[in-house]
Amino acid sequence: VLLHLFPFPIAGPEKWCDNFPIANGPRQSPIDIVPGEAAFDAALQPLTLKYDPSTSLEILNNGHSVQVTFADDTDSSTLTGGPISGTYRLKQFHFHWGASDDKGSEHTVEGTKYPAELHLVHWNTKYPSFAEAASQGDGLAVVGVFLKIGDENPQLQKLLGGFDGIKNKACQTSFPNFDPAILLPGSLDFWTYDGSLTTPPLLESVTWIVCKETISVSSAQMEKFRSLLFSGEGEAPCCMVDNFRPPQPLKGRKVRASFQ
Ligand SMILES: OSc1ccc(O)cc1O
Ligand SMILES: [Zn+2]
Repeated sequence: VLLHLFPFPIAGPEKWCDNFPIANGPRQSPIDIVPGEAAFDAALQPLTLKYDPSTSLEILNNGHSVQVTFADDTDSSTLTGGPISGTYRLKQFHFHWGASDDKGSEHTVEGTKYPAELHLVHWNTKYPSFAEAASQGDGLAVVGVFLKIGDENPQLQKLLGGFDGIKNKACQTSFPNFDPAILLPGSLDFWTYDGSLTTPPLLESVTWIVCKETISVSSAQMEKFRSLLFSGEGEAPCCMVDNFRPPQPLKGRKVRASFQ
């Protein structure tokens, strides 16, 4: 009962292997991306992201991030091209961020940490559902976008406006007509490698597509992310910050680049 009253953040990444041994698996994420070691692959197609704003459903505080979920019963919002074959449907996007501007991203670039990272999660329509796809090696494709401190990002403002009312864990509100394409950088040049979910169950089913170009976020906008809580209503408030997993061993994997 006491633990309930003083909810310490759930066990951190160092403990995940106790319940999820795949945490020490051969294709874990995130990783440190070293551009000089990424091989340009001319066979990589351009990324094609076709998003229909009418598929956005709601914004949710799920206790470890803020997430916007999408209707995925049709091919209205899809990812094709890039390193993948076939069609992947957008299921949700969420973020990872730090307690201060010097950390927060999951992937790093030659050790550089960004204050936040956006993940757009898509599942392979060769499988009947997201849940089924999440257990397959080619089941998911996640587009990662780094947020870099700079000018206020007006596109992000619309999303941050949705944070009111979902301060606590398990809160959600309807969030219609949001076009995630407004969060994408101008260039869709990317690095790609085979990896995993970065939160338990850490399934090794993700083709990662990490954009080279960042989008901007102001320090004030970062404070809005940090105003969310891990804790539920009526619990001792626990700021939602540092919800990122650190880089994991590459274990012989090759990172490819879509650009020279
Ligand atoms: O953090 S990456 C990630 C990808 C897919 C998902 O369903 C959950 C995740 O946390
Ligand atoms: Zn994520």
